[in-house]
Amino acid sequence: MQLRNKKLDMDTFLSERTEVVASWVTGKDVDFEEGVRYQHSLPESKRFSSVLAAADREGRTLRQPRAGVALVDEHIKLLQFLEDACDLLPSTIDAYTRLNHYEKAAEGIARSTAAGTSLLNGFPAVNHGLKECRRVVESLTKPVQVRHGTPDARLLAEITLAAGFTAYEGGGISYNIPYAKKVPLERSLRHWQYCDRLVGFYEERGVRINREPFGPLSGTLVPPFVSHCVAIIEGLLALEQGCKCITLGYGQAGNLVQDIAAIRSLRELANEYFQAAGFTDYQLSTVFHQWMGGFPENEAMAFSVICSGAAAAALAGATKVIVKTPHEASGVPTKEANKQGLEATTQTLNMVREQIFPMSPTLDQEIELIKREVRCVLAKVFELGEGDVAIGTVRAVAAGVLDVPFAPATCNAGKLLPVRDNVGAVRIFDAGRVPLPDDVLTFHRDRVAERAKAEKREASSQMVVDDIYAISKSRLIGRPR
Ligand SMILES: CC[C@H]1O[C@@H](n2cnc3c(N)ncnc32)[C@H](O)[C@@H]1O
Repeated sequence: MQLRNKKLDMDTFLSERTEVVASWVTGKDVDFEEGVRYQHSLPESKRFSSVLAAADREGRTLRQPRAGVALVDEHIKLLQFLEDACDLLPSTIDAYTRLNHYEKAAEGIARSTAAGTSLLNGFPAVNHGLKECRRVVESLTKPVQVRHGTPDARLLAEITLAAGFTAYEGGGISYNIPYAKKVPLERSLRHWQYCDRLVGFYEERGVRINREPFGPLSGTLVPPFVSHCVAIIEGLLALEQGCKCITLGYGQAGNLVQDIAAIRSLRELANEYFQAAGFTDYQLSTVFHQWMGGFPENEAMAFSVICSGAAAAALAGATKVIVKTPHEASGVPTKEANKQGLEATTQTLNMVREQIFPMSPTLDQEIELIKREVRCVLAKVFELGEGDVAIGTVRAVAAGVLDVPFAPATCNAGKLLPVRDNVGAVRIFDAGRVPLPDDVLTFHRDRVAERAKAEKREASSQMVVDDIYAISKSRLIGRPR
């Protein structure tokens, strides 16, 4: 079927659903009507959309960790251990499930059971199936979201939404380009239309499921306009399929003014594009991801990175902050380390929440720059798609118009090269084939030249490499030693 940004009709969806639920043995337990009834039975306190709406009304920044382990009882214990220290809960899905390798996930469950500890890097929800996923939801007092990185997340959605998870992360671009190597973009976009249509069917039955495109993308020096374009496109695609509760995200870059400008411009741009596309009755929120790049091994320094992200999230007015842990440099955190990341974040949020970050010409300039960049790129996306943003996205990625730095996907041009300027803001070192106006490119070039002058070296790819490692080496800007 040719990809188009058009709401899937019932027949198309249902004929595809037969194949989806048959793709693993646990799919047969999913009954949509029963899932709707169960979702309706949940208290508002366990519904992501309600908790997000209240936070936005009150101007609060909610705390959410990532967390997932192989076995259901351990996963429940982990989330119960974390839930008093956060506002929203995850279930981070393991890498095998993300690749639809359910046989390997089954082996991982067996090995974990034998070893008495998790040997998977997340929760294999598809293998555990509806009843066990529901047992997770029943064992908790806070709303639970599925967090993963799955280009084909259809069966995962069927099972977890029927089980009572009330939020679903990802999208056809954001869970392909940064996560997969050879998955055709057209295919993942189409698979995510299915996921969004399923959320739309729940919505039509009065069950509001939150949809959160994966904001940070490669998590490595991604310029705000790049991740904003992807977030807005995935928001538009989700709205088209009937989703109403959208959270758009952005990964901390490190320069405070730029990060605050990023979150504020994201909300304004999303409203601009959603309303221009004719959508008005949606619920929009934002999520700020604490630094997604390399972390210091030193745990005290890791806490500093975590708290810098918490401060930026609160000052930016993000609805939610995704919290890192002091074990980030080593791998899957212990539950204690995960909780410490949350507690450090709480302390910073509590100290910052009553403070207002003042508007300034610099902040205003950053907001306007991001808006101009997003509008230029999205105009090209719509032009390439002859008005269809799904088709336009496929063509724009192929043309290098949409280009995510340091992403593994072979369909991604990878020509855009970012680098920090002399105050640590992420700028463009090489625009590749991204169509930005000359004055914007000059602005970036001048900012990078300021740094080159200060460091008495030419702007180069070495600067980029230095920036990639800088924060893990306890700096923001990768200055020469
Ligand atoms: C998006 C990638 C990030 O998700 C986090 N992550 C992935 N799997 C888990 C996990 N199983 N538990 C806690 N955090 C996790 C980790 O911080 C990683 O950098």
